[in-house]
Amino acid sequence: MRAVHFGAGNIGRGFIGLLLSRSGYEVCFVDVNDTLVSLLQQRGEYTVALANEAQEAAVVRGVTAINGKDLERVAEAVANADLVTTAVGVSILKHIAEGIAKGIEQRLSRSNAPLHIIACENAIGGSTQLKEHVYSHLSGEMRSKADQYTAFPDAAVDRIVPIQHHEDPLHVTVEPFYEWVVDRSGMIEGFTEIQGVHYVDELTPYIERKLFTVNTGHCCAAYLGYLQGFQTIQEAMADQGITAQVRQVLEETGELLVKKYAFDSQEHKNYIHKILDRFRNPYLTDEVIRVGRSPIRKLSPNDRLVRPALQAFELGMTPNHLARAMAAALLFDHTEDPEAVELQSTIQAMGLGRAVTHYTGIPENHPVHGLILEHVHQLKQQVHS
Ligand SMILES: NC(=O)C1=CN([C@@H]2O[C@H](COP(=O)(O)OP(=O)(O)OC[C@H]3O[C@@H](n4cnc5c(N)ncnc54)[C@H](O)[C@@H]3O)[C@@H](O)[C@H]2O)C=CC1
Ligand SMILES: O=P(O)(O)OC[C@H]1O[C@](O)(CO)[C@@H](O)[C@@H]1O
Repeated sequence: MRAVHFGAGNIGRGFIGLLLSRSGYEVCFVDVNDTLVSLLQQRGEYTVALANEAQEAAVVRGVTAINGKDLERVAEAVANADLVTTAVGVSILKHIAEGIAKGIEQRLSRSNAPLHIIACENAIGGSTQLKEHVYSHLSGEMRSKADQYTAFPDAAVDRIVPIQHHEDPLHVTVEPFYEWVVDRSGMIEGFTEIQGVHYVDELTPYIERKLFTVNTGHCCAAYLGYLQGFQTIQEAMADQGITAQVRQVLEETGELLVKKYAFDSQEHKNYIHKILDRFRNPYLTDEVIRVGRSPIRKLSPNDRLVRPALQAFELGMTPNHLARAMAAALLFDHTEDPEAVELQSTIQAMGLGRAVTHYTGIPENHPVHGLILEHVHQLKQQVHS
């Protein structure tokens, strides 16, 4: 079986490529990083180590790579694949769409074999978003045919893989835990299941539980940690004040999730507990600037902060701790993060209130908007005191 995976980065090599290879796929990575591409081509394998006491390592064999700029080769690989996956970042999906569309055209001109395309990004409806980008490159006739023979099931992926600092650029250290959930209802019959993937009929509870817990809690630790001058999540989580605030934000999203999905409250508490332990994993060094990266995306209406805050508000709750986390995100001014730079210059140009509405979609007269502003002022005072 052949899989084409877009993005040979941390999640691509350390999670998706590893699981696909274990399931018997020959994995062809597509990336625009020349070093990664040529090393994968030369060696045909790489190593993955687990961040635990034993540091167990696995060799992922039978892999190759294509440069993403070579559209013809990308299209050919997609045309001959049994599965396409991505882990490039949700904002990059539009850039890989043309190669996938060309591959679908080639494939459909000679075969009706089904193709599943799964975006493994931190986003709600990642594969659905990719489908829209891909379809924008297809004719009406091709779209109808693609509707029959290609599927874009949405997915939720969870495994913490920090930025890597090894002598070998292909080696990757990952946390032992992983969860990959795929929406079975969006799939075509006859698909060979990937080992280690959990297939579900209704993805929304899984993706919201993961996004509103792992990702909300993690970015809260990152933004508060950044404000207090910590370099890593591990340092931030050693601070009792920050851990308490991360726990409070997760109690808030937990109350929402338990209400919305009737989750068992004790089970959800255990889930939160486990996630706080994962953040503290002493065998990982995860930088606050990675976990806080792209604050505009993280402050957008459908992401890990605004979406749970507005849903909680609709259910009669006051999302005070989520508002504080958003305030901390608004103060993330890391100069090497292009979105942080844009965010800060927009706040300067528009003023804080209008910038909050601009990025979060929360109107100025909404009570949550007022809460965010209050927390920005409080956090600024704390930082300067
Ligand atoms: N690192 C983590 O712990 C987790 C990350 N994710 C998600 O996985 C996705 C990837 O994240 P990471 O692996 O951390 O990022 P990364 O930066 O390590 O990997 C992204 C890769 O995509 C490549 N890329 C960029 N533009 C491309 C293009 N046009 N064509 C082909 N490849 C391209 C980059 O060169 C890079 O190798 C993101 O959506 C992230 O939110 C999800 C769960 C965990
Ligand atoms: O990859 P993003 O969306 O920028 O956010 C980083 C998040 O992704 C993860 O890497 C994995 O879910 C978390 O560590 C973190 O919450």
